[in-house]
Amino acid sequence: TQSTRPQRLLGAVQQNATRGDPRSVVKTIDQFCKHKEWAMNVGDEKGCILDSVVSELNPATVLELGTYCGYSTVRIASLLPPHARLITLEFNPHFAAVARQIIAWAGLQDKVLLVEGASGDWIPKMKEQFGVKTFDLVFLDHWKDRYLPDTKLMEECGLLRKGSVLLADNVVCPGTPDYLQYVRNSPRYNSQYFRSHLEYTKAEDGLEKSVFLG
Ligand SMILES: O=C(NCCCCc1cc2cnccc2s1)c1cc(-c2ccc(F)cc2)cc(O)c1O
Ligand SMILES: [Mg+2]
Repeated sequence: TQSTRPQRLLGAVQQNATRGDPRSVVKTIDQFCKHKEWAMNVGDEKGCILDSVVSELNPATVLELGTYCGYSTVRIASLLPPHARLITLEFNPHFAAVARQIIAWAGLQDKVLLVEGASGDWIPKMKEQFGVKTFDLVFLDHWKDRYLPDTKLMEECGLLRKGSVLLADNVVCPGTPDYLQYVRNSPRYNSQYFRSHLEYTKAEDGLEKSVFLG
């Protein structure tokens, strides 16, 4: 059977990246996507902004919505302190299977819990299923029309505390207009736009960092 793009990306990692070395996994994926096939990883330019937000925050509990092949999962998890945990949700079982192998190749499987399913189903179950109190950081990178409803759902489920940070990918391309309008106009958030480019292209895109004020 024909291989899929995620499978070809996994093959590149297994052939070129060093086991247990997250930086080499990240570099291999970026090389693959620049020179072989585009893929919807956050990429290196926005990835550096992601890295700086994670490093500054030093979060203990992180939620990622949208794993895909695990590129941003590896970037985030490689920066977490020893006992910190990252829960990442992926809807597509095939993407999840590839991501598990890429996260394991990077040696980060002990810091990462990959959960398969839809955000709207799992967010209300986070506390009871995984013993989560609140998230210090949420990276939104899933269906663009789910950023706003899922943010409201996290508020309602008491998963955000004063100082929790939401970092949203693709707020320009493909775009999340209703989410942007909400976080930029709500008195409950301090929001900041980090201008960048769509991964591996010259098109404009950016990350929106929004601090929940409680
Ligand atoms: O769709 C994108 N990402 C979402 C995949 C959604 C799957 C999931 C839904 C879901 C629901 N619940 C839990 C987990 C999950 S995972 C995406 C698309 C582009 C793009 C594509 C074409 C283009 F021309 C220009 C940009 C760039 C990006 O950086 C992206 O992130
Ligand atoms: Mg994205």
